[in-house]
Amino acid sequence: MSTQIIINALNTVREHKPLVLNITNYVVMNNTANGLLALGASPIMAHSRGELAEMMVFSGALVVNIGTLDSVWVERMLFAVEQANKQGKPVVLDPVGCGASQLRTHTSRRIADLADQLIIRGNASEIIALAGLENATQASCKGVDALDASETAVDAARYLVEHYHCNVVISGETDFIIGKNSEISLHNGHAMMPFVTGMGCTLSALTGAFAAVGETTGLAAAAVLGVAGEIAAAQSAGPGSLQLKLLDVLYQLDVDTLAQRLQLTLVKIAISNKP
Ligand SMILES: Nc1ncnc2c1ncn2[C@@H]1O[C@H](COP(=O)(O)OP(=O)(O)O)[C@@H](O)[C@H]1O
Ligand SMILES: Cc1ncsc1CCOP(=O)(O)O
Ligand SMILES: [Mg+2]
Repeated sequence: MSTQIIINALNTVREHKPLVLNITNYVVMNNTANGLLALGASPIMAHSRGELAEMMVFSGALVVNIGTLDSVWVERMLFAVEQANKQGKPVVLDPVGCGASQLRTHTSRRIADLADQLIIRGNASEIIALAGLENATQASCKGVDALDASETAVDAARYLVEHYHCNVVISGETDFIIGKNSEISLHNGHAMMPFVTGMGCTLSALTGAFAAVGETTGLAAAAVLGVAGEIAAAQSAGPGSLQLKLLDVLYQLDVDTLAQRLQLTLVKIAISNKP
């Protein structure tokens, strides 16, 4: 069932080429735009208050990535989320470095509070920090032993789902897709992927493409990036070639290969107690 949802979503993205509006960080603008194009979607990177309302009318989703935020950008991000709400469009929040500074943690919570239709995609330590769990002392920048998705991270994600009425993707060695009605784990990907900056940001951007065509759990993007990442890593001598090879694999990925390689576990499904 989940595999078919993923395949249908990928076919829909490639057919409809949704426009994804990204307010994102300077480090990853290029790789995330190229990741969206390789997937079959259409990126626009914009952050001027003077055009965000117009852009949101014809964009299918908004991706807000706080990687290189400042006070001016924060206000534009909040304005953009208001426009997405007005247009009934989904918002993907990538809380880069949440927990590493008060500014990032506070801004992530402001955005999460404001968005009507929200998917949060972060690594384990970002998700733990966003939820405010007391042991979230771990800075979530790369190279500071970012936590693997632990039970703590899954507990934090469950809190966020309840608190912000959203879906949450915890990325890492295992990806967890946590929603109100189901919890899924994905075991694809490759250990080389964290050595490419922007891999998580690319996942958030792809999540926006799938959300734009109605797949708003975050599952399809994590599945596609995980499978594409492991295929690309197998053909790469190191992170330099992986960053480029990933684009080729995203572009060429066929649904049969995706279905064959997918390592997905349905951890929990809430049986609705409504008659
Ligand atoms: N240790 C790992 N083993 C396998 N795949 C990984 C590993 N770490 C990350 N990935 C892959 O990279 C993707 C990006 O995740 P991550 O590195 O957690 O994002 P971020 O860059 O925001 O910290 C994951 O969804 C997964 O596919
Ligand atoms: C290194 C860095 N610094 C600010 S944003 C950024 C990129 C982070 O990208 P990702 O979280 O996908 O690794
Ligand atoms: Mg990240």
